[in-house]
Amino acid sequence: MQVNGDLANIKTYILDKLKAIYELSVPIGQLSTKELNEHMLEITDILEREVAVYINRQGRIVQVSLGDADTVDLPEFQRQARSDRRLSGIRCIHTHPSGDVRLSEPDLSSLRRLRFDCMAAIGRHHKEGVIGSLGFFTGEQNDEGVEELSQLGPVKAKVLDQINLNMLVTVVNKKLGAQNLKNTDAEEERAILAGVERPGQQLWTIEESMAELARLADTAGAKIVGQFTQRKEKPDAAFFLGKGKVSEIAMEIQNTNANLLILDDELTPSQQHNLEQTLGIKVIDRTALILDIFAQRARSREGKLQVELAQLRYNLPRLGGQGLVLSRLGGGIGTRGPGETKLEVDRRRIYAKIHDIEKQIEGLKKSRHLHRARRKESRIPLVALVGYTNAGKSTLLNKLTGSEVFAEDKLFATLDPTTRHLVLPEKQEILLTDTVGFIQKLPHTLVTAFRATLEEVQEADMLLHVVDCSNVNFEQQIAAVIEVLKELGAETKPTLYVFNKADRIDNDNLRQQMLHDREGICISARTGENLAALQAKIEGFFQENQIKLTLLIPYDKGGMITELHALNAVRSTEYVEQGTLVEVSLPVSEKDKYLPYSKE
Ligand SMILES: Nc1nc2c(ncn2[C@@H]2O[C@H](COP(=O)(O)OP(=O)(O)OP(=O)(O)O)[C@@H](O)[C@H]2O)c(=O)[nH]1
Ligand SMILES: [Mg+2]
Repeated sequence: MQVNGDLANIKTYILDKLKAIYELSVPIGQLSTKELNEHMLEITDILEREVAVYINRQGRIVQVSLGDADTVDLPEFQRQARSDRRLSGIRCIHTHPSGDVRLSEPDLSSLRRLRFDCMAAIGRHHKEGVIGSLGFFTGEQNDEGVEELSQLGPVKAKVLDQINLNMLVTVVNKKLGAQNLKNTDAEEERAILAGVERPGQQLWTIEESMAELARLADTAGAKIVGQFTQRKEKPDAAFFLGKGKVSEIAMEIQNTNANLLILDDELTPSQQHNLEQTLGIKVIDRTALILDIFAQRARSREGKLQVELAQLRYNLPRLGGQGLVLSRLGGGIGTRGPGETKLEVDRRRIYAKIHDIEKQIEGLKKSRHLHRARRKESRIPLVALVGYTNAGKSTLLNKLTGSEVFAEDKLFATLDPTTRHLVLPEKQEILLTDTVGFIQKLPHTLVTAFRATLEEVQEADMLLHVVDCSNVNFEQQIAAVIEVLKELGAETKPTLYVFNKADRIDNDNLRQQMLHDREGICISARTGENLAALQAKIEGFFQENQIKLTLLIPYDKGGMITELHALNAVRSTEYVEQGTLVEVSLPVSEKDKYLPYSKE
């Protein structure tokens, strides 16, 4: 029989003593025996180290180990399904060399984690002799859903051996069994958040990024029960986090009953798999979390298709030999598709579905192109609201156009672009379009997926970059938005910065600072402050942003000359052999139609 733990430098005669423990047994229903206790304590006295034994309900000793009770890993002891809350059928008795037999935090944590029938610590007391204390599940949960533990002792070890263990186990299991029925299905998602700070690598402090992750998790409907961060030059290849941090989290999972771990950065499929295997709970990353929120929020047919496609592509490399751990662990965040159904987890069916969705998106694209051609025809310039999520884009659109686009104090309130027609005070007409908010670490897969939706941004004649200036990170948010604009090839578009939520700041200096060398304005979409000035600025832009062209219009396109006059665009006219040569000054929004005739 094998003895577990760190056995380096252990003398053979002590090793033999440890092995001899396997010869002992305990009467059914009794915690321990005097003989077993003495045997363990004798070794502890010599080595000043913990000795732990694990006993099954038949009273057979299934494992002996030297060292922390916490580090035990019992091979015989099959880990139960997460949903099975009953006791494991194994109990642990271990020694405390100090003689202080109260159960420590790690003791209680492994009691929870391994769902022992009970856990006892024993030691020697100078007067009382061998004493011990006992911890066990009561079978009840507190209001937070955390299972309660009860402790008995310290008392003489003899007293502990009088407890009827069979009775205890039966009663507790009965209560736990009743809860099993209650808990299945509607199980709430209790999340622990974790992130790694890479010194000198990030624009955002780890606290800021974690706070945002918490908001995302909250938006997705998870309850946050713990948070861990760590400084690390580069993420661990196997676990993303360091081993020590993983153990700390394992302990916290037991203490808080968490069933979900969310990492603030994108995990590789193998890191995700390893963490799930080690911790026994579902593990997702920021990308999966954002995808999940998108899945819940997409409304248009195209939006839904785009999200589902991104989710399927994200999940594909994460399907291990035995299938996604996610799928084994049931539903919730990361498994919800945009439709009624759960996300597909069968590899072959995923391929088929991806193919199918790509075809559908292609079809929708065609009809959108038609739509866009018609819009160009109308010659009304397109202005796109872009900005960080929750900056107030939808609120501004509503305020300016008197519409009621969904706006909410949640991240990613808007997913589908909405376009409204607006006539500005000086009669300039524009189309104003609201778009999905951006976020730092916006996964590349998502930018690609939403490229179609974001075509509105690429097509726009002007961008209104809405900034929540009451957010302390607004500069970083601006930088994050510019990053995404770059990916879309839209960073050089004429942009007006709209510093929104000015009602929340009354410091004039700050207002000046914000604007510094940016073309911008401070407004409040909520109170309406400066909205008239904003409209004037937009209008001014279209009046200013005229483009000068020399056109050669063939004589059979005479109608165009009439149109150009109607636009008040003609600056000079000359008749040459191939047609009319006109110098025009056109609003930028008009140029597309005439570019084919440009001489340049
Ligand atoms: N105090 C204040 N709050 C505002 C202002 N404008 C918007 N908000 C609030 O900010 C929150 C987010 O507003 P939304 O309009 O949904 O923001 P959004 O940019 O469309 O967000 P996403 O669609 O999630 O990208 C809401 O709770 C608004 O009421 C403002 O000028 N002042
Ligand atoms: Mg919005």
